[in-house]
Amino acid sequence: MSAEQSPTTTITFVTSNAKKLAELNAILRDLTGFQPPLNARNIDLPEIQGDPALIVREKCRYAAQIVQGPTLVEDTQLCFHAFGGLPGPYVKYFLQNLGSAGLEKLLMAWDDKGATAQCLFALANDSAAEPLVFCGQTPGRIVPPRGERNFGWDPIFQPDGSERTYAEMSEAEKNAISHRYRAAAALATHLRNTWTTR
Ligand SMILES: O=P(O)(O)OP(=O)(O)OP(=O)(O)OC[C@H]1O[C@@H](n2cnc3c(O)ncnc32)[C@H](O)[C@@H]1O
Ligand SMILES: [Mg+2]
Repeated sequence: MSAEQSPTTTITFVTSNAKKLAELNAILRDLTGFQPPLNARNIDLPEIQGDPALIVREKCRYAAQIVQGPTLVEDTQLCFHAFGGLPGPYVKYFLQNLGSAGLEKLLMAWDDKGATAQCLFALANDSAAEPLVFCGQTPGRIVPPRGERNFGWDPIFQPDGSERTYAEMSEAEKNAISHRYRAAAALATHLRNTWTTR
């Protein structure tokens, strides 16, 4: 890459989740062809209740006050169609208390096992700016746990069109179709002016 093409804007990605960071770095490397200039900060940010876009925007405003510069945050939801979208943004607390096997059992009495995996990034240049939101969704269904890869609810989420759960896929396979990939692709399109993309 020539000096002209080098990305200059460093963005601080604030997350308490090392697996999110690893996936985002890999996805952005694939999308842009270079090591993304992401500076990671491990902070567990407060999360308000409500609409996912509102949650991620408020997370971003809070993070930007700490970072005092270009700030990126992410919030992920797992939405059961039979439950009107719940647990949605609250999936972390369901997972902590029930595990992914217990989460799958919640749907036992329901015929509709459909679910949507959703990822929202929020980006702001500083704490005064209105955060921009980038969304990605992957439709699928909830199945009894299968697979070795150990990331959250990956063992119980089987994307539509696949015979395998996220946890049975290689990192590259998941990153080619995931909710996070789709949201990161929208983010990378926006960053094209500051980060040269292929
Ligand atoms: O600090 P932040 O970025 O908020 O990280 P977090 O782990 O608290 O993440 P969320 O608030 O977005 O909660 C989402 C929950 O879903 C899990 N999760 C996130 N992305 C996932 C993915 O791609 N596959 C499986 N589980 C995922 C994650 O471990 C959490 O339990
Ligand atoms: Mg969180």
